[in-house]
Amino acid sequence: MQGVWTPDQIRAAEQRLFTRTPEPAVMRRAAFAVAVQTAQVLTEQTGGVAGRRVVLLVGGGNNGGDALWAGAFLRRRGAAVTAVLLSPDKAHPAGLTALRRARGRIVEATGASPDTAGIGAAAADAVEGADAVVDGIVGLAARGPLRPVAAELVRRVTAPIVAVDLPSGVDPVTGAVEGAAVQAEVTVTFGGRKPCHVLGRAAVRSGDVQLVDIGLDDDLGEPELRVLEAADVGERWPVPRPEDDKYSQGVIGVAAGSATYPGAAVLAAGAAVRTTSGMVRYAGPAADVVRAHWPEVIATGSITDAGRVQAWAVGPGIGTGSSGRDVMLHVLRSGHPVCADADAITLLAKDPSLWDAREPDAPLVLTPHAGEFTRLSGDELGIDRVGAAREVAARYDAVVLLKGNTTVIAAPDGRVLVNDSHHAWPSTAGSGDVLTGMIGALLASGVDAWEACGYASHVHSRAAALAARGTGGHGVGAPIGASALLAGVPEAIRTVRAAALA
Ligand SMILES: NC(=O)C1=CN([C@@H]2O[C@H](COP(=O)(O)OP(=O)(O)OC[C@H]3O[C@@H](n4cnc5c(N)ncnc54)[C@H](O)[C@@H]3O)[C@@H](O)[C@H]2O)[C@@H](O)CC1
Ligand SMILES: Nc1ncnc2c1ncn2[C@@H]1O[C@H](COP(=O)(O)OP(=O)(O)O)[C@@H](O)[C@H]1O
Ligand SMILES: [K+]
Repeated sequence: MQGVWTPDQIRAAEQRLFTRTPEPAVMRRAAFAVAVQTAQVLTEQTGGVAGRRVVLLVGGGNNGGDALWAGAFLRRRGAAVTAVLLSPDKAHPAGLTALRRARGRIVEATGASPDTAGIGAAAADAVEGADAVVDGIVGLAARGPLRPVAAELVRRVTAPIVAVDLPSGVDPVTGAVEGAAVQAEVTVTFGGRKPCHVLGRAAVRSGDVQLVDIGLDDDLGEPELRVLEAADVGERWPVPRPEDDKYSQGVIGVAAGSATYPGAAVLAAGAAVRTTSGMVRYAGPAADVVRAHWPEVIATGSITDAGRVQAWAVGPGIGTGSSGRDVMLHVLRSGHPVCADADAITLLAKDPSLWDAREPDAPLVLTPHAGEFTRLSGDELGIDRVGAAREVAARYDAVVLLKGNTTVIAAPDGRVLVNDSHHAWPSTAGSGDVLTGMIGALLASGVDAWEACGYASHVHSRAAALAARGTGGHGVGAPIGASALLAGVPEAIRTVRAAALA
């Protein structure tokens, strides 16, 4: 599991670190890592470091200081280094001295012979001719998009960019990208990942995130967000043990679909079949269709005949009328863990009396997309998706899984898991029905509700990527439907289990 800390948490931890290790030493350690990473990018791109042209984009804070020190290290390896100063009066003095001593070149962004965009001739030539660029424009103190001169310089870069701490122009806390921002090849960050490395469009702008240890670990405290790695998921994914039988692995009940929408039932029940080896029961008007697709599912027409289960997955395609309401009453009164999706969420939002049917100790998972989330919360979803999910989770005492390109999973006690899929292949009709069946099956097998959402979400996006990629190799993909995603689930589970065993 990876931790993610806010800039405030990182700064507080740094202050404690500086009582043991002087700040300049910490900065040099950070800058050395930036230099190593830049050298690697140069070698990959051009076959070497000596004689290659590196440009440092240097803002007025310590982020620029890191870039200047990194430039001094790169000079020692024979690179030709030019620092372009965006705020010459505020550029980090010790960093400037180090680069000057190393015989690096220093120019001002808006220096002599400016062009029509106000960029000095020397800065323009350097940026346009660079083999690699180090982005030290702004770091933890970033607010808002790149200012115009920085934006113009970044626009002219064609070389790969190594971002110091974070890609300049993104919001470090929310991950929002509201204007010009750097697109990094690699981001070298220090002490701990920040929210922008894992949230929304900023995660994409960060490129490959390399975390450098600067000795903060013991000072960081509880992370703001957590990200599951493949091995975390594989380690906990339920598989049958020698002593197991079909009941001991958990019986899941699926209440989904209708005569009009039988597909939701087929997808949710199928996802449950592919998630665990436990038993899957289905109850609802699509029983015949479900049976035809999944002979292993015990299907009945009515929820009152469903038989015993250990958890319910409810909602996709059940409708928001009285029969849907009856289904909700039944599952909420059962006292078993419930994963409520789609129409189940709409029903809960529009009929508060349904909450009274809930057994207080039974875990409840809500899996809204943005529209369903708005119905639940009563407010439009803004940029701060983490804060919003946390608030609704606490309000309803439920685990809230907020869907999207970055999935945010908030527990009622404030813990948050983030799953950034790094692609958008799951964005297809019916893929949410698959997720619901997966979460329900994990709940039935006894996995904690917050963790179940994290594991299911991770495997769900992995399954989509595997299905979309086909045999074409990494990055090549073709659009998929939810059935193909569902077919990718077993292979996705195999890959996370392999990571856990490695
Ligand atoms: N605290 C430390 O000593 C350490 C800090 N480190 C580096 O220091 C950075 C933080 O340094 P600072 O606190 O000096 O702040 P920054 O370097 O992040 O910000 C510098 C200045 O940029 C301005 N600014 C904010 N948004 C801007 C925008 N959109 N466009 C242009 N300018 C903008 C801010 O007003 C601020 O004064 C970290 O990101 C990291 O790179 C590392 O060297 C590790 C040790
Ligand atoms: N742009 C995207 N990138 C990655 N995943 C996405 C994207 N859009 C949606 N998803 C995921 O796809 C699923 C869609 O679920 P949902 O909106 O309920 O669709 P449906 O009701 O059609 O099944 C969710 O798991 C969601 O997180
Ligand atoms: K930066």
